[in-house]
Amino acid sequence: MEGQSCANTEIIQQEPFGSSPPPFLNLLKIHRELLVSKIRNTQCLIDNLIKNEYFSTEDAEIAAQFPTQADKVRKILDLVQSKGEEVSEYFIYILQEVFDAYYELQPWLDEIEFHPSQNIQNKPVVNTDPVSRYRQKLKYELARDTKFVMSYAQKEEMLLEETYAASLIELVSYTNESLGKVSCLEDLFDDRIGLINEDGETIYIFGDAGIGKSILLQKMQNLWARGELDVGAKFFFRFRCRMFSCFKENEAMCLKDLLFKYNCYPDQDPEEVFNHILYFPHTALFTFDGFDEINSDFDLSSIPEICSPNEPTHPLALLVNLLSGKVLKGSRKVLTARTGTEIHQNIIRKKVLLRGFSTSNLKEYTEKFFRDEECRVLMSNQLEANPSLCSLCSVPLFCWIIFKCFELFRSMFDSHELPNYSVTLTDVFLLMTEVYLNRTLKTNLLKKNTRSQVETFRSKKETLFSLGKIAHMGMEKSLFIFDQEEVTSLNMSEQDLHLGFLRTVHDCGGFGDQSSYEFLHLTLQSFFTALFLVTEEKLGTKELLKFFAECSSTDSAQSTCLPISWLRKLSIGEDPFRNKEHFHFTNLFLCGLLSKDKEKLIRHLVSPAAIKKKRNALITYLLESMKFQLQSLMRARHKGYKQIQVMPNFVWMLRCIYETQSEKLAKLTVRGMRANCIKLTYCNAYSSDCSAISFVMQHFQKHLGLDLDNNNINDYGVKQLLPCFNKLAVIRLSVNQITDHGVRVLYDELSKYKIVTYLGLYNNQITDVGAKYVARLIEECSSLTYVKIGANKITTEGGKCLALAIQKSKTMYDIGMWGNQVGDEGAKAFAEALRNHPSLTNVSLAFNGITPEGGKSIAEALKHNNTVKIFWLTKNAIDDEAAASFAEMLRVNKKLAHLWLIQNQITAKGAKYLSEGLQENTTIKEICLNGNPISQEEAKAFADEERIICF
Ligand SMILES: Nc1ncnc2c1ncn2[C@@H]1O[C@H](COP(=O)(O)OP(=O)(O)OP(=O)(O)O)[C@@H](O)[C@H]1O
Repeated sequence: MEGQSCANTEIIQQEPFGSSPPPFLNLLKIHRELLVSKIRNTQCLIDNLIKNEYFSTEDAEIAAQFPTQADKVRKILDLVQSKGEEVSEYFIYILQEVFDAYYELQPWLDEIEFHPSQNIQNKPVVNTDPVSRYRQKLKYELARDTKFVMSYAQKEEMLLEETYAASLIELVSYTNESLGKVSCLEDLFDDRIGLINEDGETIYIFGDAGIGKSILLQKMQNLWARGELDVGAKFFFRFRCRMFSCFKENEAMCLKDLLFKYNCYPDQDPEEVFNHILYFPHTALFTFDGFDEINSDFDLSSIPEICSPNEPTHPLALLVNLLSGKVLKGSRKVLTARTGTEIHQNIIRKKVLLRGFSTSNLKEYTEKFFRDEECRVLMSNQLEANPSLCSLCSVPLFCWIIFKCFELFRSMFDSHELPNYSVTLTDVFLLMTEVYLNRTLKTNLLKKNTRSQVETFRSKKETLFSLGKIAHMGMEKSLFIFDQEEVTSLNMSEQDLHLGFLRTVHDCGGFGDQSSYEFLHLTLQSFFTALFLVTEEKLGTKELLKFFAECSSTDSAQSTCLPISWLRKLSIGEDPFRNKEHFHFTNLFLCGLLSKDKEKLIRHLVSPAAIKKKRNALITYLLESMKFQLQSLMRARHKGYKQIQVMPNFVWMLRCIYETQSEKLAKLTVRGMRANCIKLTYCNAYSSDCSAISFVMQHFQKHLGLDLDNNNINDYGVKQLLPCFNKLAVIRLSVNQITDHGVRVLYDELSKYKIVTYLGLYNNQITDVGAKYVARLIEECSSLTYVKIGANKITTEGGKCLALAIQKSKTMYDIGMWGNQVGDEGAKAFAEALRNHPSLTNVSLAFNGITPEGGKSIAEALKHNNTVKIFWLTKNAIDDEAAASFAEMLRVNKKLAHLWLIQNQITAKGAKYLSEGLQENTTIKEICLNGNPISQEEAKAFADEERIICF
């Protein structure tokens, strides 16, 4: 029979097309063998042929008699052809419509340019193919299961699509040298990029804890399920590696059970589906998440080199054989593990390193996370202001924790009337620790975790202590990498080592082949050191406060920080590169953990008596230290204020006080200051430091001056100062990245209390919008007499508002506008303000794009002013004509003492006008013309007038 069919084909192929045998029937004849080899499912064909009454049940029975699939196909083809053209056309139509089952024939359908007639298109086609039905089921279930990201605390679910942000993914060599970036997930399967071993079948994705390995796999699964991962995978099986540790040593299963029981089960004919997978292994894609999580006593070397997919064996053996390609060779596997997990080179096809969020990824993630713009801006400012938080946020998990903390604390803040609710860094790290511990605590997978923070910490007390111990040991020696011996000597259990707080380090040299470890982040080591200091029951005061001594001893400028000599370690300071930041952080966390607020948690880790003793020692130390620091500060008297200039180290002290959340300490610090103007200029204060600053400063009883010029506090910092605005009479915030948002806060607050006299906002990011708020403040607050708002982005519009406000004010004394762009129109508005002003004394409109036109109006207005003593018009475009107007003004004005016209366009002619004008003026002390186009020679002409300064 078989020979006959082939012969027929040959005969037909020799027939010229022109003799026009019916086209569809002929196509089946011509391509008979192709169809025989590619049609895997006959049932679906038969089902549809019967349904449309093209086949009788007898026809179906005849076809079913044949033992092999190929023979069945041949018989069906014979029957179809015998029934004529329409049935042949419908037969091809089934192949086209049931795409999933006959996907291998799609290129053929394209090639023959098959277009069914309308008649055939009206006939129904039902997909009864078990393989494609299974594929649909897999897709449906995977789409459903990957829709949400389960957060680690598992108290909420987030939509993957709304949460996932791109991160840095890099293809690397065996030795981790970069082979290029991954721009889309298809790149992972594209052999043209990053292939390091053609024989390997596993794509190995690695990265630190929380870097996003699991979520990347989830994204991959989700894309596939939605038909958006174009890598030719027909089946997607996903596994979590930790599951393989759950099997007993004598358990065995075959590959089919592993696939179908731990993913979804085929509703029809599992055998056929499995055979299909065996036959086309390259259509199967596997993901195995967390190879590092496999924990088994199972001896892998005892695994027999099985190759039969039907033979039952231990599931772990199946996994190993799958990964190495001994089972289901040709299938694609993606395996993830934490950095440092050993994977045999032979099995790796590509190595992929996850590096977390770049700055722009972080921005994208921030936008996704915070829908509320105000919240987003606040978080972004906070990040910008706190490098420690920012660096933590490159690890998506930390980022999520911090954002979550921020969201949580902000929602609490909003629900309270009191604006002084604060988040400390200790809060953030405690929450981070809680999240980590919760993740590793064995909980029922189906049960949501509702464990409280106290319960979590209590149940992992020993672990926390071990981690604290190793952190402390390292911190004492400034050691941040621990070798195996050190770890062993501290009785660190394997389990504790792999919790995620520590990570394995490679290529650090010196430790030979053995693993060495480091904390995920140095700040985390500082945190655990502090936790050790707090939880070690028998720790003495000297030990407790040791790192304060470390901080103070080499800091020559701040060596006064530590008054207690027995704490001082004289040997320190030999290493000039020694970084103190981690000691500072340790102290900071020590203050936080010993705060009263944290006692309800900490008393589950150490006795209340020990906490009390330690807290007393710490508070005593902080007080002593503060007193000592305050004694040695520079003091001055300035405009009725008793001023102290603090050093950057003082900011650390304020941060520590803030972490303690001790009102008592804050009050005592204020008392010890014996000053009412605190100068914190150039202290490297960030916005988050403003929380600490206001925590202390709000305890001032009387009006206060606060000079924060030249720091980095931005709008967020301004907001953090809320608790002390009712005390602030002098506020200097120049050079601090403040925008209109910050100015709005200043307006809202300062206009409430109306005590502000001095507002310094020089060199920020203020536009006309902010200028309008300042103008309103000038109008509403008669106390405000000094406004320094130069070097911002204020144009004519803002300038006019400010000028109008000044015009209305009866108290304004000093307005500094250097370096804005108010132009002539703005200058004219200021000129109006000057006329008959009762108090304005100092005015700067320097560097404001003022031409002769604006200059002339100012000169004219000064004729009618009897208050202005100093006028800066430096760096404008004042020429001789305007100079002539100023000369006229000099004949009338009897108050102006200093006129600055440096760097304008005044020539000798203009200078001459001015010198003539001066002849009738005895009050003016100087007219500065430096930087104008006047030569030495020309200057001689008015050398007799000493008040004209040209050089
Ligand atoms: N690309 C990302 N976009 C948004 N969030 C992310 C991203 N990557 C990670 N996250 C957040 O970080 C959390 C931890 O990520 P994930 O579980 O994927 O890390 P992991 O590398 O598998 O960690 P581990 O090694 O600890 O298992 C996620 O639950 C999610 O909140």
